Amino acid sequence: MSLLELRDVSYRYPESQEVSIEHVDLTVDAHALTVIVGPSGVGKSTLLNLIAGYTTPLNGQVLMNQQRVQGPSWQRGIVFQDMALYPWLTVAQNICFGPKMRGLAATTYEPLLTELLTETGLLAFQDQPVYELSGGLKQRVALARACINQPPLLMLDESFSALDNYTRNEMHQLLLNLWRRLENSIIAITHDIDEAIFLGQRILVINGKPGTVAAMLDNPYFNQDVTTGLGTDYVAFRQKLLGLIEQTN
Ligand SMILES: Nc1ncnc2c1ncn2[C@@H]1O[C@H](COP(=O)(O)OP(=O)(O)OP(=O)(O)O)[C@@H](O)[C@H]1O
Repeated sequence: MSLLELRDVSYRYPESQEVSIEHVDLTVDAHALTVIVGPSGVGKSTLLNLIAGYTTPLNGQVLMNQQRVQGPSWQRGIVFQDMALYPWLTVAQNICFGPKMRGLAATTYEPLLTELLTETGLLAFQDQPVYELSGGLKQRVALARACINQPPLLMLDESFSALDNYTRNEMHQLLLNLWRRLENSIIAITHDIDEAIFLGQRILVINGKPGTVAAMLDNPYFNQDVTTGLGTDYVAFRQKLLGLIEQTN
């Protein structure tokens, strides 16, 4: 059974004359990793906002577990590029903010907090205010903060794009570890084609004006180390993906 389903979804911003996305169909299974790619301005973030429930489709339906999405919920967490952390709060306070606001007893989330602090390498920083941390460590806090809610669907909007290559690779591994540990589904937007090929079991290409689904590719190179050289088939797959992103329609 699918976790998330978008049926013929269109959206236009209230203050805009133009439709931003139209006729978008998408199905996401439980424990699946989907990456969204596409040129700037085709509506990738708009799509995540619709799935998150921050906005409502102009036409079509967004369904989670067969229920229509009607507003934001902890079940659909988003990690943004700018992270939106609380700089003066400590690492642990930032991570626990969501469950605390939901009125959950500390005993229900503290075991996971310890696990997440360990998994993300943040244990030694847990009492430090977030403003003192590097960009890479802040991104770890943002990821742990989203994961402590154990959302069945976790979304990342260009979350790693500001990081250097080394830190980004570390975040890829961390994300995959958390995905396996929490057994949730992830949808990640990226502009980086190599990140898309490493992280996406399936890669959704959005293109056009208004943006719509140009392709959904099964990715045979998911979670594979490309530095070992994956041969001509890999190069052809990468070229095909680049072509789909660059095409204008
Ligand atoms: N608040 C808004 N009001 C009006 N139009 C908007 C608003 N936000 C986005 N848009 C428009 O909707 C379209 C899709 O924007 P969106 O940010 O979803 O694209 P994107 O693919 O995520 O772009 P990028 O890769 O640059 O982040 C664009 O044409 C954009 O100008």
